[in-house]
Amino acid sequence: MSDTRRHPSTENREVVIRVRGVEVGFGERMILKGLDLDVYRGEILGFVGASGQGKSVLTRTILGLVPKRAGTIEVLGQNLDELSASERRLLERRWGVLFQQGALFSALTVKQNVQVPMREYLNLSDRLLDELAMLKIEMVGLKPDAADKLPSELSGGMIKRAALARALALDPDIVFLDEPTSGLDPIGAGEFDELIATLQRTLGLTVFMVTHDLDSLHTVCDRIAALGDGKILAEGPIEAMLASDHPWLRAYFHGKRARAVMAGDA
Ligand SMILES: Nc1ncnc2c1ncn2[C@@H]1O[C@H](COP(=O)(O)OP(=O)(O)OP(=O)(O)O)[C@@H](O)[C@H]1O
Repeated sequence: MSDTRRHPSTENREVVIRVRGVEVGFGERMILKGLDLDVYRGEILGFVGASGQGKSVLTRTILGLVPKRAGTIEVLGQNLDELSASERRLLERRWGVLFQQGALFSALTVKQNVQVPMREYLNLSDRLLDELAMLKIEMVGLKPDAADKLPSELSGGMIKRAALARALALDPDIVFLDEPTSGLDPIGAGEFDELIATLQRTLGLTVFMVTHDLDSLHTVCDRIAALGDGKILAEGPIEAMLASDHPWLRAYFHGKRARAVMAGDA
């Protein structure tokens, strides 16, 4: 298992996502209870937590898809509550999202899927749109002939790559990945992790990645934040997670599956 992590100090680094005191609930049930989190420019942050704790809810709240009851969220220095509709649109161009199931449009080819955000936000000729889409398709390691295929003709790994190409369509500063390796076999998941690490390095992306994949946490994440009881239980590099004596973190990072990953035979 190759290790692509670096552990740059977070001191003096630009915070690109700043979450403060965020509360989100549905009816009587509070999911996020005053959550604080910083994501630094150029890092791959792995966001973990038991199922149902609210990882997707936080991601969707940052993206403005779920309303919050309290708190502030700043992305690239802009408070999301203070943006006009046009400022908001400009900001949305600077992030890309890969939702859990890939979420490609089933009636569109890979190339057309990649062009959806381009058509929404850019005013370019069809020829340029084709060139740009082919570039993104190549960037994620798909062969050119994948461009004219429908999602139903692709393997799970290819769908993830196509969805990643679409997330990269507008050359974003930040990419949000919701469980990008779920459903992939370990080799496919490892290759996808390598791809994310390579793209992060070459494009200087900031990556916010919700994941249950211990391999990803060990190999590509610079820092990890763990969610529990509506707040961040702990954050730091994998070493800090391994050293934590919080019961959930111990069970997660030192359980049977975790030991198999550390032994390299998972
Ligand atoms: N729109 C909604 N209305 C009501 N409840 C919701 C809504 N969205 C999420 N929830 C609830 O919020 C809780 C957190 O959900 P979320 O999907 O964020 O968990 P998660 O940590 O991402 O879990 P998993 O790891 O299983 O994907 C769940 O109990 C879910 O049922």
